[in-house]
Amino acid sequence: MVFNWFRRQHNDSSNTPSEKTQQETPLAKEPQPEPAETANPTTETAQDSSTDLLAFAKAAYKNIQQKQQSPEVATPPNSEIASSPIPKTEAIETAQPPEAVSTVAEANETAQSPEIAATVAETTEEVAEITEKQSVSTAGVDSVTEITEEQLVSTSEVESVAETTEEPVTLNPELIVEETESPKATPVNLSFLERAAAERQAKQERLIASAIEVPEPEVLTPAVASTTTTSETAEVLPELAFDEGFMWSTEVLAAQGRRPEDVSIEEITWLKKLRQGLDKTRRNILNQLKAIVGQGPLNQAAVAEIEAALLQADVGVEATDYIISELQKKLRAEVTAPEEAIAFLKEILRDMLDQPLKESHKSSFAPDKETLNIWLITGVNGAGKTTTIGKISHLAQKSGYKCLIGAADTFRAAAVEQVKVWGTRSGVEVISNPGKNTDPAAVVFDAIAAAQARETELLLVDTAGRLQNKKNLMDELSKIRRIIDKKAPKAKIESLLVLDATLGQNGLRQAEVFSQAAQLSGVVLTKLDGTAKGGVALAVVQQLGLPIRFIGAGEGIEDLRPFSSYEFVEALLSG
Ligand SMILES: Nc1nc2c(ncn2[C@@H]2O[C@H](COP(=O)(O)OP(=O)(O)OP(=O)(O)O)[C@@H](O)[C@H]2O)c(=O)[nH]1
Repeated sequence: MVFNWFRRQHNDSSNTPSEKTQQETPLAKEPQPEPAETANPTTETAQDSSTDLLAFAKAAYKNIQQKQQSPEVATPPNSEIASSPIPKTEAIETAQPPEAVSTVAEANETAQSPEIAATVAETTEEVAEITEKQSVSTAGVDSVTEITEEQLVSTSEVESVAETTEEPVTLNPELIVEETESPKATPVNLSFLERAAAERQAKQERLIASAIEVPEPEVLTPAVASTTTTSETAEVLPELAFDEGFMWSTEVLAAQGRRPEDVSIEEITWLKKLRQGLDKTRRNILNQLKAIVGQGPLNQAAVAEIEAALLQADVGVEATDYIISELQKKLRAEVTAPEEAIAFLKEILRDMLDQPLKESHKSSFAPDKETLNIWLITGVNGAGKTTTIGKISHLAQKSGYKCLIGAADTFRAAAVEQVKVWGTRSGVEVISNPGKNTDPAAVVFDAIAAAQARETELLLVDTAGRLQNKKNLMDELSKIRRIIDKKAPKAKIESLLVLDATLGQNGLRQAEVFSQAAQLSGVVLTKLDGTAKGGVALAVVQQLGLPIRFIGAGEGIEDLRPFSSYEFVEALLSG
């Protein structure tokens, strides 16, 4: 069964560990004893809990070890395969697997069909404009990309095309599809290295047998492809170590009701990275908080110190005021042990982070299966949009969703190339337009047509972060949004704003502008690794009223996960 990475923390319908989930697990107690603090437990309960935790961690560790040693998931002992460039011949073949050939044709039909174009054109001026542009561009002989039958090797579809025509197969130049290698069946009794070598050999033989010398179609072999590894070869298993970070990560997973056998190395690695990323923020807040809370009822001086700590972590004024007032309700009257006070603070923060979800009555952010989900990814230049798209497409691919990327950041030529690299890495097709100064709405139109033709479940749309001026940018986003609404009225649409956490409060101002143009439904917070402004997550939720959907804590393909308030708060406040 495929592991759904979008729901990885949801053993029930809640976004955070529900009481029910917590009751189901013997380790699910809040507050969880901190690993460091349980080293010398003084009570029986603490001892039991610590023993349980150790047993859980050991079982999880053993399980991961076994998985890593099994031949199916064994990785190459050296990086030869991972770092070897994809031969160009391979890139041609992988760009046109049998399915892609037929679906491209279908998509072209859909995009070019006069009937459909006419029907859609009636609905909106923009659509009419796009359809017109498509036909003008199609007439442009220079831009027509030809793919001869010889290049479409080893596909039954191609053989049937060859039977019916001697003419080259012509693709719609407006609709360019990048497809990466899909896994092929190989003998199971071979090692990973042997299988990879055998696959390469077989491909080369097929190519040699059927190839004649033809100019390489530019569209199918982006320059980057030759230096990019495939998702199959690039995946190197992270190192497994039974260290303090492992213990902490398994504790967090156990508290969410996970079983040892469900714990994967990717999750452990992610949690360790998240905690490490929030190190600076945590040190700032936690040390001060621990020194203050638990000393007795909060007095004026203590309140001021907590406020200062939260503001320095970029929690923002509004969110800080709220946290202080909630803390005071409990701590004003009582003398509370530091652990209990921190546990109470964790609860306040979790509630704040989950508030937008409660209001929207949405319990999960996973894309629906067998439905077209369109996620519009917006944000200013350099916030991490393209990287986020690459990472989400990787998650989607791993979780068994049919995914597609629309490269609608046509303002910056390099952006299209960049998104293609990510498409190659994650094994997801990219719909782009090779022309200069092309209309991004036209790319979105084509991408939706392609998605509908091939029953895509998740279409990720990259957008420009900068135009000549703010008004142009917002007009463009509004237009894209209108096209999506009209061309895919039944699709489940999410509009996500990518925010760079290192900008802290400054990033929030951008959000208001984007919110009007793109009807934002959530935020992706990137670059949480290494910033002391991790508290901005609370400001995002409090000030914008938007839920955080994903968080990024690194530049790698695995360094983004659906947001979990529980994990975030644990990483923020566990010392
Ligand atoms: N450290 C770190 N770097 C990140 C993260 N996400 C993205 N980046 C880096 O931020 C830089 C900008 O990312 P892009 O994805 O190109 O940003 P963009 O918003 O698409 O930018 P434009 O295409 O110029 O609009 C790149 O160097 C990324 O590697 C993250 O979570 N952590």
